[in-house]
Amino acid sequence: MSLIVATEKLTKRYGGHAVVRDLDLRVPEGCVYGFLGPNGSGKSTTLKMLLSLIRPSEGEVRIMGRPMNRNTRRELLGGIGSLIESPPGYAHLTGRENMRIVARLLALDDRPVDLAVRTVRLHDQMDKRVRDYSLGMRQRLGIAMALARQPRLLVLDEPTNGLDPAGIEEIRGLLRRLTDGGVTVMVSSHLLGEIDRTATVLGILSRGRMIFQGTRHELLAASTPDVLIDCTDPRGAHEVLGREFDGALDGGTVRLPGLGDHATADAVAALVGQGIGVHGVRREEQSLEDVFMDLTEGGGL
Ligand SMILES: Nc1ncnc2c1ncn2[C@@H]1O[C@H](COP(=O)(O)OP(=O)(O)OP(=O)(O)O)[C@@H](O)[C@H]1O
Repeated sequence: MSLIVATEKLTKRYGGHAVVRDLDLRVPEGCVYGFLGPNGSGKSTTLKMLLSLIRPSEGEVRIMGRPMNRNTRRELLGGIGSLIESPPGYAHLTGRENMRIVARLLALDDRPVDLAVRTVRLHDQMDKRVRDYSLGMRQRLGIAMALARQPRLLVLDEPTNGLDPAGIEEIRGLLRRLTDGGVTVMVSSHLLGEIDRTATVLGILSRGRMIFQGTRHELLAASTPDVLIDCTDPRGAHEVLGREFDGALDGGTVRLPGLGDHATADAVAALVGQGIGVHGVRREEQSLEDVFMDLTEGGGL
């Protein structure tokens, strides 16, 4: 698997305080990489370091296997399109005029510019002034600007922020079309639900540290759902399991958090040993959202 972005111990400090710490990002080529974390967890700071907009305090960024440094920066950045702050573009100009400015700045032909506009499905809206665009259309124009140079990697910082459900769905579809066309997309969000179905790989940041990186399937597998025990005497069971297993009474069942298979068997044995009949032992169903909330201690939503 080739990595389009890899970082080694990437760190950024402001005034002695690390806002990004020892980050080892691994972004496989061809994926949609969902870069998730609560507000203030360090996503934008990381993306800015990848794009050389700010300098890392420590660590290294490698793009397409090559270290980013003074000698390689220009060439490597030529293969990356990005949308970092709020959507770019001159509001008093039309979409077409804005794209023409980008084409001139980058000395691009008409073809890639047309293709970029079609990819974001704005080709029917190009003669409108950007101030009359919806927020979603402005975001998409920003993405078209980033795509015009035909990048291998597209970096988008919170592209769904502030969009209505239709706008969010439009961006999701766009991300899928892009990866079908061979572009790797790295997209940040503080809301798992906005990108989880689109992202094939997830990186979750909390307080500047990567707390999970892998596929959605791996994320679900990494979590330990609560064990729920149904028994003949829930109160008695709570007394037996309360201290040692951190059990809590939840209606008529006893809930045991963070328990592995062996500990679960021990808990059941303890109940049976005390003469309490156990008639049901289940694991709670967990959604990706629950796992994300657990990992980020509820800070994500
Ligand atoms: N130039 C700066 N000087 C000092 N602190 C900064 C600077 N830029 C960012 N920070 C701090 O770094 C932390 C991470 O900010 P960052 O913008 O990277 O987070 P984020 O995950 O992108 O969140 P958000 O979605 O809110 O932008 C925050 O506490 C922020 O206040």
